[in-house]
Amino acid sequence: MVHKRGADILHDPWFNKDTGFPLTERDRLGLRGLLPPRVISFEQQYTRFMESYQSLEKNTKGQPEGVVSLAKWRILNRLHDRNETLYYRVLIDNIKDFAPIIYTPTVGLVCQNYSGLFRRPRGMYFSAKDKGEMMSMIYNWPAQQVDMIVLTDGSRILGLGDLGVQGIGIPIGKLDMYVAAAGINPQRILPVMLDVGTNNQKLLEDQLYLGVRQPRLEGEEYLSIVDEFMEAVFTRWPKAIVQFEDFQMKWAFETLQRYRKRFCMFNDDVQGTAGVALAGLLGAVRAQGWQLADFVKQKIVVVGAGSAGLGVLNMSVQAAARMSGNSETATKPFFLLDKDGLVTKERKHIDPAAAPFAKNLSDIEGLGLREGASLIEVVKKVKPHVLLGLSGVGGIFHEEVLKAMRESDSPKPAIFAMSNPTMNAECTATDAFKHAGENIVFASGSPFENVDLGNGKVGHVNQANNMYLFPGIGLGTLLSGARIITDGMLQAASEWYNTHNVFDPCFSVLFM
Ligand SMILES: NC(=O)c1ccc[n+]([C@@H]2O[C@H](COP(=O)([O-])OP(=O)(O)OC[C@H]3O[C@@H](n4cnc5c(N)ncnc54)[C@H](O)[C@@H]3O)[C@@H](O)[C@H]2O)c1
Ligand SMILES: O=C(O)C[C@H](O)C(=O)O
Ligand SMILES: [Mg+2]
Repeated sequence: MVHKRGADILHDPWFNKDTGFPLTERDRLGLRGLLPPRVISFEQQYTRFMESYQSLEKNTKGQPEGVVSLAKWRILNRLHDRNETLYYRVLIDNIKDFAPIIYTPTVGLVCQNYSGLFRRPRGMYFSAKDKGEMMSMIYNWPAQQVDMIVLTDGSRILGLGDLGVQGIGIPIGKLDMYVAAAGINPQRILPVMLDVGTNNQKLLEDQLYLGVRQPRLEGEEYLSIVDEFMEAVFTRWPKAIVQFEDFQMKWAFETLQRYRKRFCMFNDDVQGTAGVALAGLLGAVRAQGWQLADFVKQKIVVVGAGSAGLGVLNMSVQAAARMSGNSETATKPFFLLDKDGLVTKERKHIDPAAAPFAKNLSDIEGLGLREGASLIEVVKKVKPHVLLGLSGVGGIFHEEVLKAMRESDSPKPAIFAMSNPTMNAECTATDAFKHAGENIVFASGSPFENVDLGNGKVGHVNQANNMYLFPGIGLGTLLSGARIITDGMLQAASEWYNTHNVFDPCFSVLFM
């Protein structure tokens, strides 16, 4: 039921059909005279949009990649702001081409340039200045029902760091994937920015910055803002699901523990990433010609001990414990590195979340390894079956590291460069195949083209991005009416992916 009339409808992207309103509707809704007389069918509108998109592609050929991607994002964003029905139709039909524009990697560039790109607000903004007001503010949202919320505080946007209020692009992109991949009703999604300040000096000094210009709230002050937001959301929409996204590690873990048994929520970077990575790890076991149970025999080096890396380790160790029936030895195959190198029990001031994965010196001395050993030392000595990067550091899998993977104990070593966006990937697909050899199983967080290996051979690139999991988690939770989201649900999703061939090159098409 549309309660609006006339120009209000034309300015509402939920209901606007532009020139597509038939004459009967134009009369009923008070639109007669507000549109050119000719009625254009939905199919014609669709063709017109795609033609303008294609001519933009033609006209920007040869220009720098960032310029072209932003131009594509702008044309899609304008349609999103004008006519959501048409926007989601073109998005769904062209998801392979448009996902890298409305989602990773272009969304990262959009967040970095948000002040300049801003035309219309999308979603809701709760700031440090709204304390005590959130319960009434939540009723300002025009939709009666909201099913899916993606929430960020902008403190760790992809591998780009603290982008403050500009991080709103991430919830918007994630929710577009919910609509396109899981069929969630676009009128029931809500992107949210929790603006508690920023520690990004450049933004604080930027006159055009649109967020609260103060350092980030910390401690109890911070938590009281998130608490108030969660109470407000679940008071108005008790059946909603809240996805936490791109929170810096300390708050990612703390909020997950704080809310996971009280509210229907999950942290995508910790849990969604873990589900996708585990599916990939299990897929790699099979790609190497082994049985699934051989997963526990693999040596896996994880580079990055943040919310994502530790999430992956937690879920992988749980899976290994289940498969081997032995939780004592389940951490043995995993080697964890952070910015200070190999993490061992000798580490001073170890993060409690990383502590379970710290190596005993007695277990690694035989390999000639020590506390803080470098990545190249670890790869050379461990000869891992899998090298998995979630460090946010572009190029850290450099030539020497990749060449060392040729000596892996596996004839088909797996290299997962999962950091985003493209510039932050641990290596490119081309470098991986060039230096580590043609037999590798390669996956990356941001999309890369398949690699031409010559002689008609192709190095296949798989995408290991949590976008393959979170839409299904949200939809499954919604349909089942689950009250909370458990690790078991994430594990089941990841095992489903494994049995449905994550490493099939057509996988992404099949999924969509
Ligand atoms: N592909 C996906 O689906 C996916 C999902 C989540 C996160 N990510 C990406 O993973 C990256 C990390 O995310 P996060 O939330 O864990 O961040 P984080 O800031 O919590 O953790 C980063 C970790 O990397 C470590 N690190 C930094 N420099 C290093 C170096 N030189 N060598 C080894 N380790 C180093 C840090 O010590 C820290 O432990 C980001 O780029 C993010 O975009 C990808
Ligand atoms: O946003 C993405 O593309 C994946 C992931 O959530 C990330 O933070 O990098
Ligand atoms: Mg994320």
